[in-house]
Formats: sequence, C-alpha cells, structure tokens
Amino acid sequence: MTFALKRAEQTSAATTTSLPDVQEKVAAIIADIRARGDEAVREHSARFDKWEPEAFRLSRAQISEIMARVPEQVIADIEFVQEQVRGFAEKQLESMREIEVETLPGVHLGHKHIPVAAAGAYVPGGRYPLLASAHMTILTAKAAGVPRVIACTPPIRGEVPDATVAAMHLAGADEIYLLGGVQAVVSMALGTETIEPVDMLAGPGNAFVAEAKRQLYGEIGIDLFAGPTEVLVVADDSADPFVVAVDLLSQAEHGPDSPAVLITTSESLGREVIEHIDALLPEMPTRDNAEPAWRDHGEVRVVADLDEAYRLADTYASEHVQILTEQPREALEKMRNYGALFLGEGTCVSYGDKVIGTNHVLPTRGAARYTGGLWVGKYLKTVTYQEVTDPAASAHLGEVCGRAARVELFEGHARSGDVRAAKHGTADLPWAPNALARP
Ligand SMILES: NC(=O)c1ccc[n+]([C@@H]2O[C@H](COP(=O)([O-])OP(=O)(O)OC[C@H]3O[C@@H](n4cnc5c(N)ncnc54)[C@H](O)[C@@H]3O)[C@@H](O)[C@H]2O)c1
Ligand SMILES: [Zn+2]
Repeated sequence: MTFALKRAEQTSAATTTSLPDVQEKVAAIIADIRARGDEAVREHSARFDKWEPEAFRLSRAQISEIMARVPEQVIADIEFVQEQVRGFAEKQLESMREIEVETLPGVHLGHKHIPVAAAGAYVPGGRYPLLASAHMTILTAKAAGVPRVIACTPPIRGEVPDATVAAMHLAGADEIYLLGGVQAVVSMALGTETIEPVDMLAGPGNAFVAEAKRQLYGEIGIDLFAGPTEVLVVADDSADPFVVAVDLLSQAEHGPDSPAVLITTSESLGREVIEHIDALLPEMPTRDNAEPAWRDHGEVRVVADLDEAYRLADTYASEHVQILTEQPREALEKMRNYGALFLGEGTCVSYGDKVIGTNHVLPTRGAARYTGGLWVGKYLKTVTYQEVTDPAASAHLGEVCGRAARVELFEGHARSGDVRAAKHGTADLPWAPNALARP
C-alpha cells in the first residue's frame, strides 16, 4: 500500500532549465571559450552576470580590503565551521591506508594515494552567497595535500560577496577569481591566457554549472554530479510535523528546481506537514524559490511500514535523506542510496550544509546510486606499484605470463615473460636469434 497525498506537478526534466536545452547552451559556451579564451570569458560574464572588471582575479590588496569589511562574528563563525570540516576531513584521510604486501615470496604489491597537482573549486553564488561551499571544496583539497587550489565564485547582482571571499581566503585558496557559471568552470578546466588550467574540478552549482562539469569530464577530472539540491524525509508518527515542514522548506529554498519529498508511515502526519507548509510558505522571505520548488517538485507519499519507506527512498537516491523516526539508526542498515543521512531530530540538512563538518557537496539526480559526496579521498589518486625481488618468482611469473599472453594472441607480451623465465630460470627462447638470446 502506497499512495500520494501530494504529487510533483513536473518531473525534473521539465523545469525551466530542462536538460536538453541546458546541454546545448553549455556546449556552445564551452566551444566559444575554447576558441577565443579570455575574450569569450569576458563576454559571457558580461552577458550572464553583468560583470566585467579589469581583472577577474582578486589581488592580495583587494582580498585584504574585503577581509577588513567582514564582521568579526562572521569571521569567527567561518573559522569554527572550517575547524569542523578540516577535523573530519583529516580523520577521513587517516582512514585511507597506504599498503604494501608480499602476495607471493618476493612479489611486492602496493598502493599509495597521490593528491592531484592542481584543483579548481567552484563556489556557487548566483542566488545566495554559498560561502560554506568554500570550506567544502577548497579546505578539503588542502587537507588532501593538493599544492595548487584555485577558486571561482560569481558576483551577486554586481556586488562582491565579501563573506564568500573571506571563506575562500581562510580555506587556503591560492588564487581567487570573481567569475561564475559555465565561464568559470571552463576557464579553470581548460585554462585561458590568464588562468593556468587545473587537473580536476570540484564544487556544486546550478544546472548550467553541473552540466559544464559533466561535459568537461574526461578532459579533466571532476568530483561528481552535484546539481540542484534535493531533500527526502522519512518520518513515522513519532516525528514532529512542524519540524518536518520546516526542514522540507529549508531545502526547497535553494531554487525552483529543488525537489522536497516526504515518505511517511503516518497519513495524519503527512496531512499536517502539508498544512504547515501551506501556512509557512506565503510568509517565507525566500518563497520565490521555495514556492515553485514545493509546487512543482514537492511530494508526500504514504507507505505501509518503514521497510517500504526505505525501499521507496532508495529509488529516489536523494542527495539528502533525513530520518525522523523512533529508531533513526536503523536506516544505516536498511538504506543504500543517498548522498548523506541525517539521523534523528537533533540534526538536519542545514547543519550538514552550514556547520557540522561533513561535506555538503553531494550527488544529485540519482548519482547517489553510484557515488558518495565530495571528500578528501576524491582529491587523491589511488595508484599501484609492484616489484619482484626474487628471481625464481620472476621466472615463474614469466612462464605463466608467456602462456596467458599467447592465449590472448599477444606474442609481444608473451616474450616479455619468456625473457624473464629464461634469464632467471631455465626456459629458452625459441623465437630469439641465438646470438642475442643470452647476453
Ligand atoms: N549538490 C550539492 O552538493 C549542492 C550544494 C549546494 C548548492 N547546490 C546547488 O547549487 C546551486 C547554486 O545555484 P545558483 O544559480 O545560485 O549559483 P551558481 O553559482 O551555481 O550559478 C550562477 C551562475 O549561473 C550562470 N547562469 C545563470 N543563468 C544562466 C543561463 N541562462 N545560461 C548560462 N549560464 C547562466 C551565471 O553565469 C551565474 O554566474 C543551486 O541549484 C543549489 O541547489 C548543490
Ligand atoms: Zn541546503
């Protein structure tokens, strides 16, 4: 038994930023910047953000002036949050062990983690100065040991977002650019006359930003597909319907394309949540985003029991999943697909977004089926190495390699094995001219 108390009016593919349309627009901007570099960057910045400064990169003097304008409490709060993010990232880094093992006598195999040399961080800011994204992208890259971390954020309605720049600077950005959208992503990825390209890009953004990263993937690395925010709440009859309503709206305000879904075992809770939302929305200062988001992408679904709730929730693979039930930790065992889990009423998605220390750059549009969110490990390449120190082991592997490669019809590969089998063992080389076979 499952039924909807409220359905989404539109599917996400049918929003104002419908996907095929976004794909085409983004491809055109990428091609233009590829062909014309800085001149094209400047034109797109003027067109989309009415922003054409002398230089997009902030100088040291400009950064100092901006830092001086940011209120002390804001700086103190940025520092507190950055400590939380850094602390958790460092613990996660510790969990990534480098290994070297002897798999056969004299055969040594290992893996190690090497940070990328240069990373680009996109810090969104079209609608809101999302300074918390600076901690998530820049600081985490630095915690991973990335030597060069550059960062872009757009101006907001022609203004410098002071607090965002402060967060970028305090997070340790080596270069800060006031540049937004596709033009920022492409500049960092491909480089221009004034920006050195990076090896990988990270950070959330709107549909255009996420699509630009997707199209550039391959040429450079990306963290993941982190587009418009989503929230899904699983609630039983122990949940407070007012808290559920407030939490759903907290994420609907990200933008008109942000889905907010409630799955509940209690029909009466579902009805109360809808009433609270209807009462809260008209007075919400950010209703321009939250109202269409809830109307077009808001859902309330009633299910028979919690097992069904978890199963249904898994099919959404939502970016954020909040569990407001009597036994919230149960979801750790029962759920598979989510970007981040928020267990119990003591925390909420907004804590994850802004203060608590887990990373808020998370998979959207179903990407949680195959990846988790941004974390320190995403900036590291796990690479392998090998060494064989025992001649007998090398000879044995050479014999197996010769046979294995010939099954695949790779004569050249087989010979690399043969040579070692001959040199370190007793095999001969029927394919080699005698004079050269054994130096
Ligand atoms: N998945 C995550 O982890 C996560 C986390 C935080 C925020 N977000 C999402 O980040 C997004 C932030 O979006 P935003 O718009 O406020 O800021 P943004 O910085 O992502 O995008 C602003 C830029 O979009 C470009 N743009 C605007 N309209 C355009 C058009 N028609 N064509 C081409 N480019 C255009 C402009 O250049 C502008 O600088 C939200 O959707 C939010 O939900 C996601
Ligand atoms: Zn949020």
